[in-house]
Amino acid sequence: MNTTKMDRNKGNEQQIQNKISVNDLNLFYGEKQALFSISIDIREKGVTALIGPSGCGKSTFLRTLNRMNDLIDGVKISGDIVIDNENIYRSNDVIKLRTKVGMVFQKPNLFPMSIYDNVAYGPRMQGIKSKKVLNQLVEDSLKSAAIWDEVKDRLKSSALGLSGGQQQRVCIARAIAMKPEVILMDEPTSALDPISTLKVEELIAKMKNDYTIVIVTHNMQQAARVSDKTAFFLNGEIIEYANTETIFSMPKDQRTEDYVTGRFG
Ligand SMILES: Nc1ncnc2c1ncn2[C@@H]1O[C@H](COP(=O)(O)OP(=O)(O)OP(=O)(O)O)[C@@H](O)[C@H]1O
Repeated sequence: MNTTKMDRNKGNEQQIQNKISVNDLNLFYGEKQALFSISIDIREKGVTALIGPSGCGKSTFLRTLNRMNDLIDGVKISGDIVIDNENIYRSNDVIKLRTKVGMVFQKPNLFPMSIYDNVAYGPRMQGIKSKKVLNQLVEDSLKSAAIWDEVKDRLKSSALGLSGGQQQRVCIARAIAMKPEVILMDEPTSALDPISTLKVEELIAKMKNDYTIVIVTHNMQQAARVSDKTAFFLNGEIIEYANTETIFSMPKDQRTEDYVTGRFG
């Protein structure tokens, strides 16, 4: 079949669509403003890294994307966050949002139950009862999280008996089992040893073909290794947002350069 240059360009544009569009987002914890007029488009499928010194608002911003800040008293938010054409702060269906936008935290936070029950927990809460369906979902999710081979013979054992790195991959499997489209990761490897970190990074590289991933990391090498785009935060603002390669090799703003070269933070 003949494809014209225009068709191909159109195809390319369609391949890198935006999944999330944030406009003029401000967030206050009581009187204290933590995010200042954040505007950013996050691409569909691929990895976007959020970097910046401690306290600059990375986690706060990440949590706005599935309305986790709603759980904190005194938080006020203005501005728009649109995911797939839906303004998430104008819809009341937070459960649907958190199904679509899953989250993996800094420390593995598995429940004190078996590996199987941890992964099946969310789907069961959604009403899935069939053992056959659950078995398949648990297996598929653990395979997608690159942990199946290590746990397939001990699915009924306590998840808390796994190593930290294994637990974090089960947390990722638990998120995947909900069939999310976006996965937020808040420093997912900061509590892990270097080998487990590498495994999780390899997993992120594999997952980015299927999911829109937004990751907060303090580790510059990790941001450079795993992400396609990087946003540099400072004092609650985005100072620079570009292709990761550009941020690390030719940043436009002096403050970005100072940060990525380790001169501050
Ligand atoms: N629940 C809260 N109540 C009040 N202030 C908060 C709360 N959570 C965060 N903050 C403040 O908001 C600002 C941004 O914090 P946030 O945790 O988003 O930064 P961060 O860049 O993720 O930091 P770190 O890299 O250390 O995790 C900080 O000044 C912090 O003290």
